[in-house]
Formats: sequence, C-alpha cells, structure tokens
Amino acid sequence: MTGRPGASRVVLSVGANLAERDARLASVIAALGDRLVAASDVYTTAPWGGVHQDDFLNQTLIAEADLSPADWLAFCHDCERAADRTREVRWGPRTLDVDVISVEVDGVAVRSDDPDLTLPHPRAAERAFVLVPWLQIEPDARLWTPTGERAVTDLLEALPATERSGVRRAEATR
Ligand SMILES: Nc1ncnc2c1ncn2[C@@H]1O[C@H](COP(=O)(O)OP(=O)(O)OP(=O)(O)O)[C@@H](O)[C@H]1O
Ligand SMILES: Nc1nc2c(c(=O)[nH]1)N=C(CO)CN2
Repeated sequence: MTGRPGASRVVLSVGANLAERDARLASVIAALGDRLVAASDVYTTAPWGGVHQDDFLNQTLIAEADLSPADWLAFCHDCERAADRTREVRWGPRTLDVDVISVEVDGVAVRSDDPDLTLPHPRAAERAFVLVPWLQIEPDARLWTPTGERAVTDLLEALPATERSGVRRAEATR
C-alpha cells in the first residue's frame, strides 16, 4: 500500500516478552519523539495466540505526523529491526513487536485489505492486550470490524473474561 504523506493519526500497539522488555517499549517512544500524542501505562499481559511463552509487556500509543500508512508500517519495522527482532514462531516470543492498529487521515479511518498492511489491524478486536491500554488513553475509541464500526468498549466487553483479566497494569505485578 502506498499513499501520499499527509497529516495522519496512528494507534500503535507495542509488545515485548524477551530481555529488557521495558527498554524495548521505551525505544519506540524515543523514536516517535514529538510525534507522540499519548502513551498508555505499561501492562503485563498473558500470551495471546496459544504459544506457551513468558508474559508480555504491552503498551498502546497514539501519534501524529505527516506520514502515510505505509510510512507508519516502515517506522514499526525500523523499531523492530533496531531491537534485533527476528521472525521465527508465529505469535511466539519477540524482542519487540510494533503493530499498526489504525490510521486516520483527515479524521477518516483508513481501511485496507492489503496483506502487507491491513487496516485496521485484523486481529486488534480480539486482543485485550491492545484494547485495554487503548481505552486508557482514548476512552471513546472506535474501530472498524467486519460487522461495521464499533466502540472499543463494546469490543472489549465481548471478549472472554479470562482475556480481560490477563491484562494488568505492570506496576501491580512487579
Ligand atoms: N496493521 C498491520 N500492522 C503491522 N503489520 C502488518 C499489518 N497488516 C499487515 N501486516 C504485515 O504482517 C506481517 C507480519 O507481521 P508480524 O511479524 O509483526 O506479525 P505477528 O506480530 O507475528 O502477528 P500479528 O500480525 O497477528 O500481530 C508484516 O510483515 C506486515 O507487513
Ligand atoms: N499478550 C500478548 N500476546 C501476544 C502478543 C503481545 O504483544 N502480547 N503479540 C503477539 C504477536 O503478534 C502474539 N501474542
């Protein structure tokens, strides 16, 4: 997907479950610099996706810049590369994962089924580790789903209670 850079607002989900997890998350905030609009607290989250592995730290960020959706994906990949991220097991352990959850250009949500950049992120609505931190910084957040645009609070309520209870503010757990 390509696109003319223009003022855009992005929601990013950041996760890490190997060494130096806090520093990995902090590296994304540092890379955003003054493009950062809001950062949730850091949450300790049970692994999603069925792979047995250590808990993650997750954080959701909102940023704004004159960047196209493809530029935001490149930003995410640059951050992952800087953290020596390798792609081995799908949904498995990682030094740093930075996903584009949604992008708005001129206040309109970008929708794309390009496998290289699907927008909104196709699994965001199933992930309490994305939705809980997102709601902390944007309580009235909305997300396009295959059944239309939905309030993120409703998406979260629709998830199994065990998914929601696996997401806890990090200071409560260490
Ligand atoms: N919204 C998106 N955000 C990030 N990557 C995306 C998105 N849509 C498609 N992709 C593509 O998905 C590919 C795999 O990404 P990645 O390795 O981060 O997946 P994953 O974290 O293992 O799983 P998931 O996609 O379920 O989060 C990337 O190369 C990227 O091009
Ligand atoms: N809790 C949690 N689970 C995950 C995460 C993550 O960031 N947090 N990322 C994954 C790969 O996309 C797979 N599973």
